[in-house]
Amino acid sequence: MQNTLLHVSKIYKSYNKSITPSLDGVDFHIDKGEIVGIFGPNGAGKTTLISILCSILDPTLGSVTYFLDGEKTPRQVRDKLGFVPQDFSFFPELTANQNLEYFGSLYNLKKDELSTKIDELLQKVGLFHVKNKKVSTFSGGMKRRLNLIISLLHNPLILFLDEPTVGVDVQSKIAIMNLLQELNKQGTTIIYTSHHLKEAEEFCNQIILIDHGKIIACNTLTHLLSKFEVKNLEDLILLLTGSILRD
Ligand SMILES: Nc1ncnc2c1ncn2[C@@H]1O[C@H](COP(=O)(O)OP(=O)(O)OP(=O)(O)O)[C@@H](O)[C@H]1O
Repeated sequence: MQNTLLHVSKIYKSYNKSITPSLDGVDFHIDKGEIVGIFGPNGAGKTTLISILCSILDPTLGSVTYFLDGEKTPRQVRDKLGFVPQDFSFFPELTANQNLEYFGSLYNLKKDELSTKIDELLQKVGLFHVKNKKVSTFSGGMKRRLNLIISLLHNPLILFLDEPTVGVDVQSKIAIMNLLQELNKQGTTIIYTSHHLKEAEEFCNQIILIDHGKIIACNTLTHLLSKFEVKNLEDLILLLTGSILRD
């Protein structure tokens, strides 16, 4: 329990009084410092789960408890959480620097401190030379990298990412994954979703597999591959969720 970061207890979530719940009795815990991958077919409930963990949504039933200076709700630890959404969350008509200054101001960071942090993050993801360009002129990979660093301005202890490398070239992907590895080495717990299973195999310590709103596997990849006698994450997901399309 000492190393437990968060505990999820019997979470149910229904949107708009829908009869079929999007999350259906989800239970698990995450330890501090882990890199956790949440996987499953389209519509399985990954985004809904992440949104509840970082207090964007409330569950219909059940609870999430963070063990950070006592037992806390997601809302109480909000300033320690970072969320990188799947959809871009910046203003395209502003420059990268203006976007970062705006989002940084929401965290009440001091002006000097914020300006240093902005430059440091822009350097890390190779965007410093375009900091004064409008984001609408950026390539898809540049937009993804900006989308990521917007969530890092307040040095979150726990970082949630919803498909952080979707639609980017290999260069941007490497830049993003290297930064995430560096943050994890410095102690940031990372919880992410991705459909890039090769990338995830190398990146994650823990796997949570979800389908129809239920957890169907939760352990290390090594343990799950051995238990289900499959050779990789893709085969594991196919074995446990089947090959029927989810449209
Ligand atoms: N705002 C919403 N209103 C109503 N239903 C929703 C809403 N958001 C999600 N759902 C439904 O909840 C279920 C889970 O959706 P969710 O987006 O969490 O899945 P996901 O695993 O993240 O899917 P994907 O891989 O396509 O991003 C789906 O049936 C979806 O249609």
